[in-house]
Amino acid sequence: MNTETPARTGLLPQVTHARNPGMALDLDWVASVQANTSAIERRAATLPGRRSVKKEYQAAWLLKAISLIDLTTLSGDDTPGRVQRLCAKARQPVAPWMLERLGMPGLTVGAVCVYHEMVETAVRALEGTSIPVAAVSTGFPAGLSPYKLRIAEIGESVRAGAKEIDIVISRRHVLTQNWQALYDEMRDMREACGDAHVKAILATGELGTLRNVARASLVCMMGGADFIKTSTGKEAVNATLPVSLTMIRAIRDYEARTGYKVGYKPAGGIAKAKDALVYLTLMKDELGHPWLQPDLFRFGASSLLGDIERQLEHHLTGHYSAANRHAMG
Ligand SMILES: O=C[C@H](O)COP(=O)(O)O
Repeated sequence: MNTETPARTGLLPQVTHARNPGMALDLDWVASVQANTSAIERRAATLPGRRSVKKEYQAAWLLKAISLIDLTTLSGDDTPGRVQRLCAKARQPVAPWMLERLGMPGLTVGAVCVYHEMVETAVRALEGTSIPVAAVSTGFPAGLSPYKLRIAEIGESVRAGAKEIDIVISRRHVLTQNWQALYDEMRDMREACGDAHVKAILATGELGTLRNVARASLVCMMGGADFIKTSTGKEAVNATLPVSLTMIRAIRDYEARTGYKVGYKPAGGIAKAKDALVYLTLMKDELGHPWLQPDLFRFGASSLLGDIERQLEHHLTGHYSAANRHAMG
């Protein structure tokens, strides 16, 4: 099922997994899904306290984290200039001298993530690289514009050059337990994406319970999602460890039943290098090494890269530069 492809980041041989084709909606399976909230919360609470990565390996793990970032700008005041600067950062995520010292020249982020209107600018700015552009489409972030327009927006983003589409699901389908409607929506959106990979944003902070999160995760995977993603970054609560455990376990169950690996993208509020290391350890522990590759794991983050760069500088020089001390406040 797996095919080796040349390394994109140079970190590890990259493996491209077979895409999830989805399956018929299995309502009995959905109904049987439970989530033991207190057990999940107890386990999640232990994660940040553990020394997730040995000190001598931290730089390597931080480089790995860089290769997994969907470097994001999703602001109402985005301009072509801002997107071009973001793309320059995506091409060269940290200072060249650091990458030379760490033996990783040529390292890039996983993707750049922008609103539809910025896709063409990003595609042009990334020409000559293999960094894909991800577009948030389908009436991001609320997903409440007319259905036809949401589907059409996907097509527009694909035509503009997006290779990945981050769709938002209709939260009301989850809140009313209308799994058929959620499944149909996911199916339609997946079809509209064509060859572009589709990430389903659940907006977990608006789904009420972890059981809803688990069930929505499963239905989106049945509908053919290539990735499930926690949040838009605009909800009051975005990526959390309990939600992540819940979604990761749904991915594990789906793989056990179907043989297909679905990717995971925590997004929103992940801004510290140490948090990124906790997530990577979680992925390795719960799902194993395949989920430490860009085709199965991404961080959706606008400011994580800055903190990773500061920590790498500290690792290499023993101190923070004046500019970085200023940035840390
Ligand atoms: O999908 C990505 C998120 O919108 C980024 O959120 P953030 O700005 O909190 O890192």
